Amino acid sequence: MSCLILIGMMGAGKTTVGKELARRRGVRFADVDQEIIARTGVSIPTIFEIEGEAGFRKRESQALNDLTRESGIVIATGGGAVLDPGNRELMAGRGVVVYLNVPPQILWERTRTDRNRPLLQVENPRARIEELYRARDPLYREVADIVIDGGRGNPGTMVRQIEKVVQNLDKKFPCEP
Ligand SMILES: Nc1ncnc2c1ncn2[C@@H]1O[C@H](COP(=O)(O)OP(=O)(O)OP(=O)(O)O)[C@@H](O)[C@H]1O
Ligand SMILES: O=C(O)C1=C[C@@H](O)[C@@H](O)[C@H](O)C1
Ligand SMILES: [Mg+2]
Repeated sequence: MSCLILIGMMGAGKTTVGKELARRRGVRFADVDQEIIARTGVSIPTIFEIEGEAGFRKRESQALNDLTRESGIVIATGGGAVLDPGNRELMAGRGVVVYLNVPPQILWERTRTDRNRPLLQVENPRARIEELYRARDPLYREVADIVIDGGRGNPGTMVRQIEKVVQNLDKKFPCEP
């Protein structure tokens, strides 16, 4: 069974949709951000504070590399996982990659009260989201097998949509190195 990898911006719904998708498929769900928190014992803002973004990205690549070895698993990645070309190659080679595409306005509404995303702790987080979206949307598309409109409909609708497309996909990678 191939592994399913969800990608997209902060607030796109990767964790929410991923959990439900795994539950329905009867497989394990893993969240790369949570895996990093479990491994380090500290929060993501704390990792950014101590090791900077570069330190966080190294941990992210390591966790992604480990988790994508597990067959069948559903993985929610962090919003910036696609920035590293090595991560992109790894994801495309090991799983079916689903991009939850959500417009910046909706991302802003979903994330505005959450202080747990260090990259948005700036004077104008809304403009920052626009900027990140513009830079990352092409990278998400480059690596995705499926693009889902994650801005309209509830998570359940998205899960059903993803399941349908995945079933019809010819491309089924074994989730192995
Ligand atoms: N389809 C949806 N419709 C409405 N709200 C949603 C939907 N999907 C997720 N949300 C809400 O948006 C917020 C962000 O969702 P979630 O944490 O799943 O995003 P994420 O992609 O995992 O973000 P991050 O990259 O920061 O971990 C949550 O409050 C969640 O309840
Ligand atoms: O979009 C990003 O670069 C990030 C998203 C979050 O999931 C975390 O991985 C972290 O806050 C960085
Ligand atoms: Mg998440």
